[in-house]
Amino acid sequence: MSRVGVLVLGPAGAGKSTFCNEMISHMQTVGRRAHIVNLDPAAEPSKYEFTVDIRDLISLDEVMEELDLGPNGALIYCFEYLLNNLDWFDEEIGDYNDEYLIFDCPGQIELYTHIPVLPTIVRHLQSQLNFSLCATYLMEAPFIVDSSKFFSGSLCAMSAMILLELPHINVLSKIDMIKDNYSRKRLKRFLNPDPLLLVDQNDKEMNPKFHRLNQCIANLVDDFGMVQFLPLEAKNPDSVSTILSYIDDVTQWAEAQEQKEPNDQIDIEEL
Ligand SMILES: Nc1nc2c(ncn2[C@@H]2O[C@H](COP(=O)(O)OP(=O)(O)OP(=O)(O)O)[C@@H](O)[C@H]2O)c(=O)[nH]1
Ligand SMILES: [Mg+2]
Repeated sequence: MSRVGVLVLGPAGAGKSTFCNEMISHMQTVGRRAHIVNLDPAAEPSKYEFTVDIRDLISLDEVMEELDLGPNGALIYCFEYLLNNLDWFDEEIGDYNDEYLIFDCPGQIELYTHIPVLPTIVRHLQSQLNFSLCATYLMEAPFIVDSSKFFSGSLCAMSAMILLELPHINVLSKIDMIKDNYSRKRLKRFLNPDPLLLVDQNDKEMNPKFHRLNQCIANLVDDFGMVQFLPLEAKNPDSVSTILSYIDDVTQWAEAQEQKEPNDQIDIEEL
């Protein structure tokens, strides 16, 4: 049994749900099967129906109303409820052997940067349900053109990477929003930016008191190799296809398919 799971993470509005839908759309076009697992209890209706939906277990609105909680507190309550009902989760996912599951996560990044909710789900998927997982972390392109936002976004991405301990792919979403304003050469510089150069730009805009702190953060981001981004333009199937090929690579999807290839026997006999 080989199951591949892709966690789609990133701040609110980064384009996660759109990316999940475009992945399904692209995979259907090339004859592959995939499903969306919605882990966002506040999700809006999406283009493709959710195969597994946390809202079937618990509703954010009801939690807010009944427990008199705000949206963030209610979200954490929903995830704690999910953790206490993992048998429900296993049953829902259990039917999807040998399939590609795309986990659409909420935009409240404290779920994967501060508290161990998603890490617990990740360990469960790996150890109990035999998933090969990877994380895609989406950051909006207009973010990266502002160096201070680039650093804060990179630190959040790094925090998710450290907490989840998964193969991690950084994605620069909504690239179409900046591509008309920058030459191809300049765009490439954003996709593979040099944090040590960016810190100079930061220094010009910030109080000099922060110079050493900026320098240390730039070194950290540089050392972690966190500075590569794959471009995503949701409506461009080529960009979705390229990201998918990276996901296939880190989750070893193709190898898993070869292992269960039904025609292996025939090939051997033909030799
Ligand atoms: N221009 C542009 N807009 C995009 C792209 N991807 C998503 N959007 C828009 O960005 C907005 C947010 O997209 P979502 O996919 O809902 O973002 P999300 O990360 O799932 O948001 P939350 O679940 O609320 O955290 C929507 O209006 C999308 O249409 C893109 O590649 N280009
Ligand atoms: Mg969403």
